[in-house]
Amino acid sequence: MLIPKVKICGITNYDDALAAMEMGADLIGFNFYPKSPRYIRPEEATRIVNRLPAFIDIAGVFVNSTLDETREIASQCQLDWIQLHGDENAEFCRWLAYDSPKTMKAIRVKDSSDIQQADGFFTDAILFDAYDPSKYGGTGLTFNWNIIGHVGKRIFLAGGINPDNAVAAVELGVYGIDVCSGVEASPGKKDHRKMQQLFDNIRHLRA
Ligand SMILES: O=C(O)c1ccccc1NCC(=O)[C@H](O)[C@H](O)COP(=O)(O)O
Repeated sequence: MLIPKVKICGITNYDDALAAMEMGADLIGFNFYPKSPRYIRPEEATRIVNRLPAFIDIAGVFVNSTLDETREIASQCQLDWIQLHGDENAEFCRWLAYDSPKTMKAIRVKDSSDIQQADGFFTDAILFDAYDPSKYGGTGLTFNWNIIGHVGKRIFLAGGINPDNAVAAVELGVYGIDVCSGVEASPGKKDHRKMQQLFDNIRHLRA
């Protein structure tokens, strides 16, 4: 089994970023969607990135931003990954993939027909998240992971992953897991004990 990557999303401050990295995160995510309770200004994200050792990938979460805005923030914040978490279509993703860092398209899953959508996106990875009619992400909701089946792409699994269900998530054999509210004290502030617990619980599967 491939060693699964762990992405800790919704980082808003340096302490949480450093803790996530030291505990074993492969990626941290900054949220550039202004309506998110985890929104961070690009200038602040840049300050955090510049203080971090360069051993971690940085992802930026975008919801229906323009191409220009997405590219500008990606460059300013030295993003390794652009995570498109809104209603971006395949063409938009292709334009970005052409001259940008790695791209990841989020698909919010209601049923197995949503899983099949993954084929239509030419991105470096697909992120499957839970569907909520009123929110784009960070909901803490899970979906039925059994419907994922085989997808011939790198898959990040997201949606309600926490220290208790992280082992089951990793055992699905996905490329990575993406965790946000399940390791928070409050929106935008990580609970370091929960985060450590999550990494401890899956350590044997990443050795
Ligand atoms: O976290 C948010 O507030 C958010 C808002 C709008 C779009 C995306 C958002 N988060 C993106 C993520 O990558 C989250 O990690 C993912 O949705 C899983 O969240 P959770 O269920 O809380 O673990």
